[in-house]
Amino acid sequence: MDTKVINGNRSRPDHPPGCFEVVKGVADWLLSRTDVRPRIGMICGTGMGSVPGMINVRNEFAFEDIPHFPVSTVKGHAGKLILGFIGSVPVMCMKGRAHYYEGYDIAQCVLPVRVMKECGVTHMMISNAAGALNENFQVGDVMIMKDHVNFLGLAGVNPLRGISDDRFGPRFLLTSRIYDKEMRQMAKQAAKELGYESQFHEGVFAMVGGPNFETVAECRMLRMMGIDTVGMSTAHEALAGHHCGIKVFAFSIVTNKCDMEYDSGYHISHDQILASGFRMELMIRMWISTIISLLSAELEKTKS
Ligand SMILES: O=P(O)(O)O[C@H]1O[C@H](CO)[C@@H](O)[C@H]1O
Ligand code: HPA
Repeated sequence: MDTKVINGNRSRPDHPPGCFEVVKGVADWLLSRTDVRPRIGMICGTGMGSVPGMINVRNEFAFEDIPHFPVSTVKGHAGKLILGFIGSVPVMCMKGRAHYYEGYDIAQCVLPVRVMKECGVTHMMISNAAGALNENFQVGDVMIMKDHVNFLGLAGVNPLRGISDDRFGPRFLLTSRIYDKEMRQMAKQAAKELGYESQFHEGVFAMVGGPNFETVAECRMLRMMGIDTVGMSTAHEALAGHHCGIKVFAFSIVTNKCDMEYDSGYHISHDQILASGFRMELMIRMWISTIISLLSAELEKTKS
């Protein structure tokens, strides 16, 4: 059997989706088709479809045309990878994502993050649509993630599972500072400069597997645990990014409240979530471009 030795471990013969050779191959494929050398990676989740509109686009690829890329099957996720500039900052932006509940292996879900790293990305911004558990949050608010509870990861559905390859990062990863403090600070400053402060919070996100929305008992349990928002993405991407040394920033856009009461009659649907996200897009675009202009000074300092 044709096996390959990586760091003393024997890899599976078929090159699994998380393996370095596959990731490097995809990065080389992209870099040979663009002049953009991205520094910021962006993942735009549900309801953030028009946010990439602020990018001065140089190249655009459908996910299905990129080798090994997981293709999104969810409404509102266009499945496009954009390379271009916001101001003078080179960016690589995913318009949509593939989720674990769509049937992918968790390592396949984070392949784009590792590809970003191999393409030169040093800072990442991740968005998700999420339900609010915190009773003080309103639909239309934004929560900057200072931490997460990754229910999938805790149960072993973890992109770091499997053969450990030092070219990505260490076997045992410290995650107590997974969300970059400076980027969170810039995000809060940007919200303040724009006069959005009252709609912005900082808090703890929980990633669940989905695709069902949570039961009342589940919502109550999550809230008792101190969790502020819940969604079906992001934590595994943040983990993969942090693991390979990217500075990670993530936020939830509050698209709905979670149903905490039996027989409340409260209804949550993906279409409502898309509509709530759509209403927030202008605000998010202004906020992100302000964060990026604050970040650009730091990027200049570390230009290669
Ligand atoms: O996390 P994003 O991709 O923003 O999407 C969120 O919105 C969808 C539910 O409407 C789920 O996929 C949930 O994870
Ligand atoms: N639960 C889980 N995922 C979500 C929600 C929610 O209430 N809203 C948007 N994505």
